[in-house]
Amino acid sequence: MTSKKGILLMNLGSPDSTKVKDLRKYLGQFLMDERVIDQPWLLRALLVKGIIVPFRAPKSAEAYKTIWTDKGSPLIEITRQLKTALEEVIEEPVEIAMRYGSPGTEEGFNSLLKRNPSLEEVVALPLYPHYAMSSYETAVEYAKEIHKKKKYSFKLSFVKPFFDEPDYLNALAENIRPYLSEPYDQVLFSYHGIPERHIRKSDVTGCHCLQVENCCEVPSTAHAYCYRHQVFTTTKRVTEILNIPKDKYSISFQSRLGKGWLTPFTDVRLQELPAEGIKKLLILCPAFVSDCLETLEEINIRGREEFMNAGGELYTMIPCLNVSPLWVKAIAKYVTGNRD
Ligand SMILES: C=CC1=C(C)c2cc3[nH]c(cc4nc(cc5[nH]c(cc1n2)c(C)c5CCC(=O)O)C(CCC(=O)O)=C4C)c(C)c3C=C
Ligand SMILES: [Fe+2]
Ligand SMILES: [Fe+2]
Repeated sequence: MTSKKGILLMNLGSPDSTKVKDLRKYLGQFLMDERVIDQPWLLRALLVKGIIVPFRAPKSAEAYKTIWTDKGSPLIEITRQLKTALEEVIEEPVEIAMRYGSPGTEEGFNSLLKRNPSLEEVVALPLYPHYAMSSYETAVEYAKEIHKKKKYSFKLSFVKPFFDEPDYLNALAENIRPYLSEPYDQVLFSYHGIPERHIRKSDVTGCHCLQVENCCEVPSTAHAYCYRHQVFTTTKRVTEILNIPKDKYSISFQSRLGKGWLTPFTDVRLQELPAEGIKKLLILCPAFVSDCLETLEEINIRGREEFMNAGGELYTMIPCLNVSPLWVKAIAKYVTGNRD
């Protein structure tokens, strides 16, 4: 019997190719999102179309060229592989949708409808472990907007950020474990940065995040939407599972674009660590579940150069979860609601 339910795996998206014109289109769509650059429309348009895109597109095109494969963008190809792996363990049809670029959100819904015109329910999984207005929130709100605009009759629901879910944490821990058997001085958890302003904006109490001392450690309802609290929690839980002592790991934030972003910055820390005696480094990027430009180029190529040029001796990047069997099993639980 055909399932009345469909699963949509949502990810960020990539440019269609490494041509500068495709980078302009992709960056334009991405950065004009009011949840990514949260400035009034006119200022945002001036900034994005007048300054950021013209300068960034050629540089980003060069960066994408270093990671592009014969199947295109690693992020999209890994999301496709995840769909295939998930379909092997669940009965429901699975499709993918990107927030920017293609296949888009509407295309994702239509692909599910094509496979089953009497579809009654779609469960969407934004592939972000942590809540941020520029990642999880924009994916969810945009999908709701399309659902309403197209008057789809199926019910739409979303899997919540899974930063503290045991199956996700366990999959992440097991992905890291083999790397701990070789000598290392420190494990660096490098998370995608966001502006501190976004943390304050997402604070539902209006008076907790980055206002109370040690805000992320002090219990608050704000934590349900606090990216900083959630990345701290993921790190704490995973290091507990793996028995990594406090002096053997640290956190930093990568990929900043502008001023006032979460600190410490990954690129700065990579240049400082060797002088602090950290010469053998393990680095991972748990804000991403699929390897992408920000892991393969920024961390594995540029980050490596920064660390080694500063006197580092060994730099090992731990890949994202990608299609690891424990991760596929965890997703299967989240989208079907079957918990054991
Ligand atoms: C204001 C700018 C940005 C915010 C805020 C931001 C948050 C954010 N992004 C991701 C995940 C990814 N970002 C990726 C690339 C990327 N991110 C930005 C800017 C912001 N991101 C830019 C301009 C780019 C494009 C590349 C570049 O020019 O450097 C990617 C990789 C996409 C790929 O094709 O591989 C991912 C994934 C999260 C999770 C997040 C908030 C937590
Ligand atoms: Fe980003
Ligand atoms: Fe917080």
